[in-house]
Amino acid sequence: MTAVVEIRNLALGYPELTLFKHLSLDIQAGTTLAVLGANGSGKSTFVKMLLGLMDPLAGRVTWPAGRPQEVGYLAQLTEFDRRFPIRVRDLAAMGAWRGFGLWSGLGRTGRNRVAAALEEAGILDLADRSLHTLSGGQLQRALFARVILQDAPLVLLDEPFAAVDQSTEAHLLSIIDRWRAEGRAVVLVVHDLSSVLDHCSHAVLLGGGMAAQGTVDEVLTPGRLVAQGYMSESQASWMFRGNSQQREAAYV
Ligand SMILES: Nc1ncnc2c1ncn2[C@@H]1O[C@H](COP(=O)(O)OP(=O)(O)OP(=O)(O)O)[C@@H](O)[C@H]1O
Repeated sequence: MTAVVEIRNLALGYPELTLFKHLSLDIQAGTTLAVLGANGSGKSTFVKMLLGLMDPLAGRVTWPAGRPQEVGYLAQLTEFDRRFPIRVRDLAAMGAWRGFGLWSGLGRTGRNRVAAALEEAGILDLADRSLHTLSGGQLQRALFARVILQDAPLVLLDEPFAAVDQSTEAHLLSIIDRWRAEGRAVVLVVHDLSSVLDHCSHAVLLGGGMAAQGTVDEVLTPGRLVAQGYMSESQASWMFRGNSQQREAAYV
């Protein structure tokens, strides 16, 4: 497998606050990495570091094939100002500006690509609606269409399912599965374990000053989830009751 990003002995945090130390990890093409942890454990900070918006406190982050021109990024919905006066199709098209130029207009090919992305996201019928008229789930689909058009080798999604219902989540997960199948690396900040187990191959668990990483089965064990403050012992024993296989726990 090809590493898109190599992380070695990473420490991350702020001048007064070290969130975790000693994280070494390859983010591989064709994998989906779940980033989990309690509130405030550093998940968004980790994503911001990958976006190049902040430097590590220590350690090394390298891009073996060079830093891509475009990194796909979906911010937390709470960070998005939907009063921005723009239509759904224009928001999506912003994902493709590198391919078409900022001021040159999309042309027929570009318009077709935008329509295809909106269709894949299930909101082609909303293309001419203003953002402020959308529901939370519809807005998230529009933001996914923008990421589809970014066509990037690395896609970072910060809590994409926070405000969406089950059927929208399933739809968005099918897009994530396609990205992985196409050989992109997907980093997915999530809170809900059940969305992780069937769709992510690897995980990073942040919390307690630590960052555990490995395959989903290696990382998401009851012992680790409790030790790193993700859940209490009673929650873990309820969730993992009757077996030690976290895969079964996903369906509890
Ligand atoms: N610019 C900043 N300066 C100082 N501390 C910060 C800054 N940004 C975030 N923090 C702190 O760093 C910690 C990690 O924040 P971060 O947003 O990465 O957590 P998170 O795991 O994404 O949390 P949540 O699940 O609540 O979204 C928090 O304690 C937060 O208050």
